[in-house]
Order: sequence, then structure tokens, then C-alpha cells
Amino acid sequence: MEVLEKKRKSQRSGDCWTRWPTLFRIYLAAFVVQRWSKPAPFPTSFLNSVAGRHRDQPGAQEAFHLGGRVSFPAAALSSITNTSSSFRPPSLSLPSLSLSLSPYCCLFCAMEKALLLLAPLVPLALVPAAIAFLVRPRPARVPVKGRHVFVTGGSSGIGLAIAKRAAAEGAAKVSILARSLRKLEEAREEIIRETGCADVAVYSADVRDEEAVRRAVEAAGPIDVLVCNQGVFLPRELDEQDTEEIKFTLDVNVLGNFHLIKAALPGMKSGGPGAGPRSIAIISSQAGQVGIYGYTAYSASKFALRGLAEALQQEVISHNIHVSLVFPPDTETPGLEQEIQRRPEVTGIITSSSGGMKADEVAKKTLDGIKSAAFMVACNLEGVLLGITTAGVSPQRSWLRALVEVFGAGFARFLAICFQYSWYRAISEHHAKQKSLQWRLRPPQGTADTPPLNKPSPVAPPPCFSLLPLPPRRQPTMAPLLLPRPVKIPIRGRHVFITGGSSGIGLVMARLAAAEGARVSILARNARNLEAARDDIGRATGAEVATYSADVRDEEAVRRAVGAAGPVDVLVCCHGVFPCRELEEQSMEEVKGVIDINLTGTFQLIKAALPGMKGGGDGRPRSIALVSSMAGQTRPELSAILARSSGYMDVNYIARKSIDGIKSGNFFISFGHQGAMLSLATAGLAPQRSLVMAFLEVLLSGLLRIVGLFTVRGWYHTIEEWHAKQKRGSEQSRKRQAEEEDAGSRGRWQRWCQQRGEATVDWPTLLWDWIGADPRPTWLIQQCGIKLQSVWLFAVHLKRYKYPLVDTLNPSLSATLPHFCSLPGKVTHVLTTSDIVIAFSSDGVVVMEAF
Ligand SMILES: NC(=O)C1=CN([C@@H]2O[C@H](COP(=O)(O)OP(=O)(O)OC[C@H]3O[C@@H](n4cnc5c(N)ncnc54)[C@H](OP(=O)(O)O)[C@@H]3O)[C@@H](O)[C@H]2O)C=CC1
Ligand SMILES: CCCCCCCCCCCCCCCC(=O)[C@@H](N)CO
Repeated sequence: MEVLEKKRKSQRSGDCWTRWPTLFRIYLAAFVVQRWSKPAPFPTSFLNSVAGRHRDQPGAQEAFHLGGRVSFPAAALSSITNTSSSFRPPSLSLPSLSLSLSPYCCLFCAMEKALLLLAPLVPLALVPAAIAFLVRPRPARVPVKGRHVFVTGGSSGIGLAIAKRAAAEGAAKVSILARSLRKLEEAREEIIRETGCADVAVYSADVRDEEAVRRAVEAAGPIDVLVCNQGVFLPRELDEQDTEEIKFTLDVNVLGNFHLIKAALPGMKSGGPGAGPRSIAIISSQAGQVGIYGYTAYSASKFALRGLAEALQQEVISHNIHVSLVFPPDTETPGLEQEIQRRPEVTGIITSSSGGMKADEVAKKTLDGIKSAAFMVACNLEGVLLGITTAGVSPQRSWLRALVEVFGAGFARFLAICFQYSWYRAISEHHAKQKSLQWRLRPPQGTADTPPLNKPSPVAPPPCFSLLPLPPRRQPTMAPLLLPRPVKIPIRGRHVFITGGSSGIGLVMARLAAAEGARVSILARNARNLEAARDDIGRATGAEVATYSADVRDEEAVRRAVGAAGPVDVLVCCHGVFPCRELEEQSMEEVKGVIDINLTGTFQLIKAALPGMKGGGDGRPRSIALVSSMAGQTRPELSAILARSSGYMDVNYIARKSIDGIKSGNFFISFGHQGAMLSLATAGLAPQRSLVMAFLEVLLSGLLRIVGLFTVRGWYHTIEEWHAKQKRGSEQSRKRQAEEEDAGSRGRWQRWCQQRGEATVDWPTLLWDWIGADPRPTWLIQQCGIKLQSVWLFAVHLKRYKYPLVDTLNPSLSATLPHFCSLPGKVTHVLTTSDIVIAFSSDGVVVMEAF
């Protein structure tokens, strides 16, 4: 509750950029109110009667003359909208008036009319201007010529093509990193042969090995353009893919990039903003914009890169480092050749929605993207469409592209929904075919109504005459507009398995599910918390909850727990950790922890539960719910500011909405206005079951991209300001320090004493002021060589007794006081009061003498 209060307070004090959604709502409300409160147009009969009445009155003509122009818009509108109207605007319909008006006036009238017609276009023309104002971060260009380009996975495929192209474009040095030294050497030969680039360095390292990566990056020297391109792709249906493969994919594609970026960042930053713009390009995939059958692990790894890139760009923008995220489609490379051999059939069908490319074309797009510091780099037409529909709340530097995103968003979302439709149809056809194959091989005995999909649908009897028993065919139904189709998932009497169920959102969800009559199991690490949660739920609902103590990182433990819990109907993955820190300061242990728990742990749970969920056999719908987050993580100091863009929410509300969302089979479940807008804005290629929502998405996505751009602008604005403030602060303190050093401690001391005379001395301040004015202990120790602690304690002691100052600095004392003469070094500073003398010697000895 305290957190909520704090959050609200900080929200109230937030600047307008971070509070814009509220402003936007107010504008919208004002707009709606204004529209509705406009007086309805008068019926023409009424207008006629008024006109007739007034025409007969004295002075009416003049009134019309004057009023004619004033009331022209309404009248013109009514004449435009209602051509059958017998009422004409006075300036046009009264003959006497047209006589009295000069031709100029007519011209004006015509112009007025034309202007009026153009009026609706004005806001339209303002949109580009507004968008140009909106885009942030600011445009930048990153040169490649004469610079050091470091490409991982540079021995093959896309990486090799990028390295070659960079060399051809005049990079001073090209470094490539991969595992196989043989392939690396061959690649080097090839690059030198084809481009004549003299400086090609190769580094043999596995990106999964943090130490090896650090050594390679150190040996390579400061990097100007880092291209993180290494990647593995092992498509397979999740329940047929073993956990080792999933971990391998996440390690190479995600952790590897963390190793690389963490190793390269200090060197890239140290050049400072003056060293010219630098770039970190991360090669994702179109499967990192849309999840694709067979790519659960691969898509997850590439989606993770998007989160990494968006957060990283915010962290490094002030160092003039620009992040690009590249989304290639299927590309002709040795990697793809291998992949195709093991690809599930459906994967091939879906990926063929996007045209294939050559590695060199992808390399060209990548380098162009890097040079123009574009955040999202599309490679082909489908990529452009994908980029538009998944733009969401990502940064955009080009106002032209932003404009295309805003105007193309609705259309792209519409296309996306069409694509989803065709993909889900392909999937269901594939399943039907599989079924038919099974049917042919093993005809079921007895009843013919085996449900074809996981949906109980009436089954047509096989045709009466056939040599082979034919598969059941679904009865023709009206083709639904959307695929996947709407579904309701009941939870009463069903088994709901919630991870992270001992605390927070998970605990409340467990309580709600139990209250609705579900059989609830919860899983977490800490057994004591689990007990407490069980008691809590028992007390609140009277239900008996099963608890499982396991770490989601431990595959065996997860499998045991899920096995003991029995077939799951609704799996809610609500475990997770969220440490927040700048990437540079975050330890790899922490990064690994996040990936292991939040990602790998989730895979392990799903893999453990899936066979039971698939084998349910009763045809009832089941659900897997993953609790994700709205958050992009940024600098700690900044995250508090940026998080203001959204609101803290009550855990009961989150849990209630989650359960309801699961029951109605929603793909995205969002919370609050911001959440709703975010999921509309980031709908991208996500499936949508609700026609109403699909319609809203298509209708509003353009507007929401504006909202997204606005949000991003606010964030980058905040970051800029924050850095400016930091810079001002450090400049000021540096200046003050320099001034004080200039003044010299002796002069300052004397002046200080003159000003103060006999005043009570604030000893600690006096000491600091006199010795160096910089409260940093290192300075004190370096300058005077004294033990800070003793001086400090001494000063505090003196302060307590408020010693009056009677004498000024008197170096001659060192000669007069015999005790001081015996000091080993030269006495540098002496402080005296009525009854105490302190001497600092160059040897770092502090001597006190009490009179
Ligand atoms: N080809 C395609 O269709 C698409 C590819 N992509 C992405 O583009 C990137 C490159 O793909 P592509 O050129 O086809 O791949 P290739 O398989 O042709 O090349 C992969 C490169 O990465 C290196 N590599 C692989 N694993 C590691 C590792 N653990 N540590 C260091 N280096 C490693 C390989 O060298 P070595 O084996 O010697 O280590 C090789 O140089 C990948 O990230 C991929 O996901 C994206 C979309 C489509
Ligand atoms: C809004 C309308 C959008 C329309 C276009 C949709 C097309 C999506 C196709 C996705 C293809 C993904 C290929 C990934 C290749 C890859 O990464 C692996 N080959 C790894 O090598």
C-alpha cells in the first residue's frame, strides 16, 4: 500500500510527458463532449420559416447581408448536406444581395467555400508536422568507413556477408568471431580476397563462454560497430524438443548476446560522446516479430532480443551508441540448409509467407540500417509490414517511417489477422491430415466420433463405400471470420496449477480459482511460504490446496511436481524474478537467473504439463497462461520516472482480471487503460479471437502508434533531461573543486577566520573547508596523508564541545612547540584554539596538544 501511495505521489509530480496518457484522455473527452454538445442542425422547415419571417421585416436585408456571411458556414453545410433543402444561404439566394456584392465578394465567397471544404484537411496536414515533432530519439548516422566492425557468427551465412560488406565499404578493421577456427580462417581468406581489406582479425570463441568472449573483445580493441549475429535455430514442436536444445538456443541466442554486449560496452562507452556515433546491431529474425509453429524456443530467444534492444537503447543513448534490431526472413545460408532438413512441415508453410532472401541482400539492409541508426531494420516487403504492425512502443527516429507506421497500422493489423487466419487453417488442415493418416493406419474400433481437433464437433459418418476407412470430416459450417476461434475455458471443478502461487499475484489467483471451485495446486521454492499460502487459501475459501515445493530451474523437480499433481487443465506460470539494474552494472549471475527462471523455467513447466494436457481426451479446452509484464527495464534512477507512465495496480485486480481473461480464452490479458492501449498498440501479429477486439485493433492501431510514439518521446525526453542534470551537477562540483584548490587552503583559512572572528567553530566543516573543501576521504588521505577516521572522530568530538577559535593558522608554532619539533615529517598545517593545537605533518601524523 505504501508503494502505491508513493507511486501516486510521484505520478502527481510527474512532468507532462510521462503523464500524457491522462492528457490524451482529457483531450479525447473534450473532443467528444464538444462534438456532442454542438447544437443539432435545425430542420430546414424551421430555417425556412425563420428566413421568411425575417425577410418581411424592415432592415432584414441588411441583417442578412451582414449575417449572411457570418452564418455562411452553417448554411453552406446545410446546403451541402441537404441539397433538396429549399432554404438557401442568404448571400447566395437573395438577388438583391448578389447585386449589391462586388465580384470580389463573390470571389471571397467562393474562396471561403473552398477553404471550408479544405478545412477538414487541415488537421490531416498537421499530422506529418506533429509526427516530425514526435519522433525521438533524434536521427543519427553511424559511419562504417574507417571504423572497427566486429561481427559474431562472421564465419558463415549472414555474418560473413555482413563482414564482407563492411570491409567493402571501407571499414578499417573487421573482426569476426565464431567457434570453428577452420571456418574462420577460410572466411578471412575470402574477405581479404574479395574486398582487399588488410585488417581482418579472427577470434575463436563460443559466445556461451563469458570469459572467452571477454578475452576476444579485449584483444580486438575498441569496437565501433558490434554486430551480434551468431544464432542457432533448431525448429521442432515443443513437446518433441528436448530441454537441452531449448537451453542451447537460449544460451547462444540470448545469453551470448549479453556476454558480448557486456564485454564490448565499456570500450564503446569510454570513447565518450565525442568519439563519434557507434552502433550495436542485433540480428533477430522475423520469427522474433511473430511466434511461429516449431519455433517456440527460437521465437522466445528472438523476442527476448527485442526487449534487450529496447531497454539497451535507453541506457546507451547518452553515450552516442545506437541500437539496431534486424529482422531477416528465411535467408539462403548454410544454417538454413541444415534447418530445412529438420523443419516441421507446418513451419515451412508458415515461414513461406515471407519471401526468401540472399545473405548479401540481408547484409546490405543491415549495414544501411546501422548507418542510419534505424532501430527496427526490415529486410523485405513482408518485413516492412511486420515492422509496421509490431511497431508498438518502439523508438522511431525517422518521421517519414513514423508517418507510414501511423497510417499503415490499421491495414497492417488487418493483414496480420488475415495471415493468422490462414496459418491456423494450415495448422488445422495439417492436423486433419495427421488424423487421417492415423485413421488409415489404425482405424478406431467402435464409435466414429473421435473429435478431430481439441474441439467436440459433430462428425460426419464415413462415406458408405470405400476401400479404406476414411477419416471423419467436419460437417460444413459457416466459415468463421477469425481463427483461432473464440473459446470459453471453465475452471469450476478443474485442475488449476499455479506456479509462484505462494505469494503476490499467484497467491491471489490461487485464492480466486479456489473460490470458484477449481482444484488448485501451487508450486514455489520456499516450503514455509507454501504452507502459509495453503492455510491462507483454506481459511478464505475452505478449499484444500495441494502444494509443491520445487525450483522451476530444476527440470526433474518440475516434472515430479507436475506428475504428482495429475493432468492440468489450466497452467498458470506466475513465477518470476525482476532485478532492475543497468546492464553494465548487472552481474551475469543476475542475468542468468532471470533467463533461467523466467524463460527456461517456463519452458520446463510447459513441457512437463503438455503431455497431460494434450492427452486429456475429453475435448474440453485447456489453457496455458503466462504472466508476462508491461515493463521494459531501464536505469534504476530512471526506472522510477519511466514507470510513472503506467500505474501501480492492486494485486486483487490483476488476479481477478487474469482469471477472467483465462476463462474467456483471451490471448493478451491487460490491465488498466495503459495496459489496454499497450496491448492494442503491440497486437502485431498476435492471434485475436474476438471480432470486436480485432475490429478495434484495425480501427485504432494508427492512433495507438501515435500514442506509442508519444510515450517513447516522453521516455527519451526524460532520459535526456536526466543526463543533462547529471552532467550539470558533475560540472558544477568539478568547478567548485577547482576553485577551492586554486584559492589555496592557507588564504582560505585566514579569510575564513577573519570573517568569523571569535565565533563558535563548526569543527567538522572547518576541517573539511580548510583541508580541501572536498569531503571525499580519498582526497584528504592523498593530500594530507592523514587517517580520515581519526580526524573525523576528533572533529566530531570538538564539535560537540564547540571549541572557540582564538588563533589563526600559525606555522611558527611548529617551531615553538617542542612536541611538534619532534614530528618525523614537515608540519604542513596547524590549527589552534584557546586550549588545543592540532598539527598535520607531511608524514601523515596528526598531533593534538591540549593546553
Ligand atoms: N538464415 C536464416 O534464414 C535466418 C537467420 N537469422 C539469424 O541470422 C543469424 C545468422 O544466421 P545464419 O547466417 O543463417 O547462420 P549460419 O548457421 O550460417 O552461421 C552461424 C554463425 O554463427 C556461429 N556460431 C554459432 N553458434 C555459435 C556460438 N555458440 N558461439 C560463437 N559463434 C557461433 C557459426 O560459426 P561456428 O559454428 O563455427 O561457431 C556461424 O559463423 C542467426 O542469428 C539467425 O538466427 C534470422 C532470420 C533468418
Ligand atoms: C502484417 C502482415 C505481415 C505479413 C508477413 C508475415 C510473414 C511472416 C513470416 C515469418 C517468417 C519467419 C522466418 C524466420 C526465419 C528464421 O529465422 C529461421 N530461418 C532461422 O533461420
